[in-house]
Amino acid sequence: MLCRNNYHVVGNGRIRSLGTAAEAAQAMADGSVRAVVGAIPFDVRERAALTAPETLEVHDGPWRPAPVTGAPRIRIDAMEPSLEAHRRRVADAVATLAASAGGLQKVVLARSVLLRAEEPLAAWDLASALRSADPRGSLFVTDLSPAGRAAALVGASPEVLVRKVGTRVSAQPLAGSAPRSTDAAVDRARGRALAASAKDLAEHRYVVAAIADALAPLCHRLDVPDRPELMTTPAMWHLGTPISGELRSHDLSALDVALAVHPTPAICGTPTVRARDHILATEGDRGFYSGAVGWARSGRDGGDGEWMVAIRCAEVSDDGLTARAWAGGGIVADSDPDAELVETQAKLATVLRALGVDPAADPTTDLSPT
Ligand SMILES: C=C(O[C@H]1C=CC=C(C(=O)O)[C@@H]1O)C(=O)O
Repeated sequence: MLCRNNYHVVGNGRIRSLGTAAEAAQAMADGSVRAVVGAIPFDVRERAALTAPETLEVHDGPWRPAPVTGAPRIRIDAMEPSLEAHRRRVADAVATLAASAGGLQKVVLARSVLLRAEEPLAAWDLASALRSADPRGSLFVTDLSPAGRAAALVGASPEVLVRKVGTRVSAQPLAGSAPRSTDAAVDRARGRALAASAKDLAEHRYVVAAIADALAPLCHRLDVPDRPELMTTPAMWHLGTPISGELRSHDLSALDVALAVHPTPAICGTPTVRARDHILATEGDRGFYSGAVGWARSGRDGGDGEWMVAIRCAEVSDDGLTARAWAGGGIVADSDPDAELVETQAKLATVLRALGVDPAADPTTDLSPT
């Protein structure tokens, strides 16, 4: 299920699973499947959790679940890596970037928290809690069993990787962040500081440039504003740039376009392959965090669809007893490792608060922004 503030899409049943994102795109191009739903991993060479659904229902308006009652008690079991290890990884990346060694200009490093529930947590209940926390936000819930994982991915991502309606394509890349504050004056000041931050504007430009470069050959018109807008979620301020264009071809699906831009420097880095290799060497396999979740019809059926970047999300095990949530941040040569830790803590709050976990109830230290 993918829910935006004006519509939601539900894929039901499974005609077949598609092994990788490339196989899914090929199956739609050759007409053997008419639509796909599910998740693309961060590393597209890995198994995807994509299926050809029996039915694809597109509903007007957002998903409106019944409020959850009796949510299980959940606690943070482990941080992977530890806060100190993440800080070291960021500091090492800053040193590499500052020396321009290997040509790396930006890399997005992430950490995760392992959560344990006293009673089983239902993935759909987490989605419902995320909905209550931010009734206008986007949401996704997707089964990861097609990739061999006994789990579902649930998230409230604010970032649109690509949306395609007819030949019109759009994206809303985000990069550059500041935690929200409960104090209105402090909150506004943080937004203003973010909009003026040379470091965050530079971090953002890498993403916009990469998406514009990937979309330009596919489009006969592409509008790329030359400065980002400020946008908010309940937990974060972000810099975002609304990009839109008109595709040359009628045959592309939203999955083709998603694969042309993924992984963007919002979740990987610049240049892409060097940043991806740095992430894999530092963090190991990220699975579906920082992949994409969405749906697409085949080009023959118009190719419409939409893919959200899989951030602000958690993988909930099928037994409901464990979940893993992630948060990352873009690192450039003048990033501050302490500020990066605070940023990941603030990003994790989206999922942790929905689960009733106090993000400040961190077993090692209190990084909570005020
Ligand atoms: C990688 C994440 O956020 C991305 C989206 C918005 C802002 C970001 C940043 O400022 O680094 C990241 O690019 C995450 O939430 O895990």
